[in-house]
This record gives sequence, structure tokens and C-alpha cells, in this order.
Amino acid sequence: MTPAARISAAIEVLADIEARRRPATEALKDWGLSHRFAGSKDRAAIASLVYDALRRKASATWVMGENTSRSVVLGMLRLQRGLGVEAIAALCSGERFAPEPLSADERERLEKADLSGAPAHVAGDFPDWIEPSLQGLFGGDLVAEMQALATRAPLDLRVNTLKVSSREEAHDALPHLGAVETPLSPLGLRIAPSEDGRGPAVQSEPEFLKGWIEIQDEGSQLVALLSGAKPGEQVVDLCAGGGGKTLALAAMMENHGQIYATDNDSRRLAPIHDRLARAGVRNVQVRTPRAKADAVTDLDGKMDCVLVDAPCTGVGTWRRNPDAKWRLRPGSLETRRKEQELVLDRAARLVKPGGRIVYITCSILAEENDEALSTFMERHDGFKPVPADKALEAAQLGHLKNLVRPTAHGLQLTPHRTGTDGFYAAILVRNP
Ligand SMILES: C[S@@+](CC[C@H](N)C(=O)[O-])C[C@H]1O[C@@H](n2cnc3c(N)ncnc32)[C@H](O)[C@@H]1O
Repeated sequence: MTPAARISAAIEVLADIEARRRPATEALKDWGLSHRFAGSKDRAAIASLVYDALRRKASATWVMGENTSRSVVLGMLRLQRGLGVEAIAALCSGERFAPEPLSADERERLEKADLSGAPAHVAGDFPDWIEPSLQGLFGGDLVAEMQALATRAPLDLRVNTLKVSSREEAHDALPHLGAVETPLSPLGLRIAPSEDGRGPAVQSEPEFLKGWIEIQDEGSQLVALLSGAKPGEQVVDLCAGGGGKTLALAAMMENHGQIYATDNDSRRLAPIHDRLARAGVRNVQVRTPRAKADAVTDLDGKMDCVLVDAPCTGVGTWRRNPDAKWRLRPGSLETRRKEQELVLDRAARLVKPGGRIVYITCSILAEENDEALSTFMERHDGFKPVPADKALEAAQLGHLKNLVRPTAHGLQLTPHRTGTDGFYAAILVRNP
């Protein structure tokens, strides 16, 4: 396919996403099935155009003066890809499979690409109804924070110290990936986003299959480290899902002590078994819930550490899932809040006197973070948050002190401040 034909395809897919309010992955898959002549490079390039358009949907609409899939893609080519008007006009030739030629108005608007006077939710490309919540948190940094969340994310890997002695060893075994060491996590390797949005096939690398590396954002690595899990401890990972954090904690504990990994959704938990085996983890018991029964009642009051990697809106991962931001509704935030209450209340019963709850979300909304913990502490006496500086020091992450945003009960990582996905983490210690 020509570059122009790929742009026509991206406009078509974006129109489908808008019309049927469906996830981008589904719309792209359907497009691929009905256009079998398109090769994998074409499909990756079209996906990258669609995701970039979703990243800049509000600002592209503002610049172009209308909200159509064509105008969003054209505006994105200017704002996100930095193409000049003549380059865009050359792509829009109107010839076979190319988009229609630019109108005089489109030319003028692309020329100006004017975002002056745009409100924060337009300049920062996010839904207007979350602006009050974010404004309270970020103040004057709001637009810069949200613009950083609208960029492309790198691919981060965590080196598994159960299988390799050092990050260097894994790095040296994978020179063809062009990875560099992550600046903040001592275990991370980073592969920069490519021009066409295609990442390397890390999952078919022999080192991946041998368990030397896992795919995990640097922010996720850091909040796992912040848990302070130590060899010999008794730990419940209450929302283990596919086990990303479980694997990180098992490596920190050097396979000593015990992690009980559970989740109320057994389908989400299913992949954990293969991942544990590949990573050489021997100290995890997977507790799969049967029907609606609680799988960890025997552990009540006995845990040193309860990890709550809570269900959340995932606002902090919008760099990777830009369509999710336009599908987020106030009702889904409310649903997640109720789930967060439930998991926190469950965690409170599991932790022993003197033990700790480590609460994590990949959200930057205060409602799911500090506010969720404030109401938790109103419901439960005897839990105290550890100040951010102390928690970082204890986890040997003192170098993050001036980078993270300390909050009332915990701390926050963001693409703007730490170059990671957006995360919140807090440690609540139960009175001895
Ligand atoms: C953010 S995801 C976990 C991701 C996982 N820890 C990882 O690192 O790969 C949140 C998980 O919470 C689970 N969950 C939601 N409500 C729950 C509840 N009441 N009890 C236990 N798990 C719950 C969801 O099924 C989902 O797998």
C-alpha cells in the first residue's frame, strides 16, 4: 500500500471506531480481515496512524474546526507527526486510494495549526469532565502533564533476577533490540518507540522464552519495588490478574517466603501459571476462586504485606491505550471506586498487626487514589500512610525523591515527571 492509501485506511478505521463506539483493536482487526491484501507492515502503519489520531483527537478537531475522522487524521499529521502543509497535500492527491485533495479551508487551518485559546482539555487531549479532578492535582502543570500522556510510550522490559545475575547480562544477550537501561528502575531495559509504531517481537526471543525478561513498564517496576517485599515474608497479591506484579515480587523475595496470588476473576488469573513457570518462580501459590468463594480466608490476620493492585480506570496508561480515554464515562469511574472499596476492605482483614497494605493504581485521578484511601481510613481505624520520602528511602529508591509527586497519602509517577506510565502507590501500615 502507498503511504496515501494507508492514510485513507486510517480515516476509514477511525470512522468505524467513532460510529460504533468500539475499541480500536477490534476495528483494526476487522479492517485487516476484510482487506487481506494488506501486509503486516501496512497493518502496523495503519494502526499507528489510528492510535496517533486518537492521541490528538481533541486538539486536531480544534485546529481543523470540525470533528470528522478525516479532519482528525489531517490535524494529527500536522500536530503529532509534524508534517508540513505541502507534505499533507501531496498525500491527499485524490488519486486512486488516496484521500481527497485539501480544501482551501483545510489548507489554511493546517498552515496555522493554531491551538491558542484552546481550553486545557483540548490542548492536553483529554475528556473535559475529568478536568476539575486533574486541575486540583496538577494546577499549572495540567496541560504539560496531559500532553506527555498523549505521546507514544516506549517498550520497557524488566530483567528477571531469578534467572540472570544482572541487567547487563540480559542487555548484552539482546544487542539487536537496541535497548538502553531505564533511568529509574535498576531492573529495566527500554526500547524506544519506532517511527511506524511496530515494536520488536520480544515474546519470540529465546531470552524471553527462557524467562530472562518480562514486558513491564518502568513505572510498574518501580511501584512493585516500593512494596518493599522481602525474602521470608508472607504476602497476598489480592488483584494478581495475569501476574505482572506477582512475578516482580517473587524476584524481590528471591523465591523465599510465600506469595498467595489471587483475583476475583479466574480468567484473568489463568495466564499466571505459564508465566510463573517460565520465570522460575517457586514461592507462589495461586489461589483460584471457585464460584464466588473467597480463596484466602485462611490467611486473615496473618499477612506481612497485602498488595492491592486495584481495578481502576487505567487513565495512567493512556499513552498505550489512547482510545480508552474517549470511552471513559463518569459511571465507569464510579464502578471502579466501588470495586476499590471492596478490595481495600478485604485487604484490611488479611494484614497482620504491624503489617502493610500496598495500594497501587495505574490511574492519576485523585478519586481512585488519595480519596479512596481517605475514605478507607475513615472506615478502618489503625492504618497509617508511610510518607513518600520514607517509603522511597526504605525501597532504595531515594533517587526518585525529587521526581515523583508526593500526595497526601502516597506518591504519583507520570509520563511528564518520571517518563513512565501514570501510577499511584501508597503504603498503609497497620498499628502493631
Ligand atoms: C490492575 S488489574 C491487576 C494487574 C496485575 N496485578 C498485574 O500486575 O498484571 C486489577 C485486577 O483486579 C481484579 N479485581 C477486581 N475486583 C476484585 C476483587 N473484588 N477482588 C479481587 N480482585 C479483583 C481484576 O479482575 C483485575 O485482574
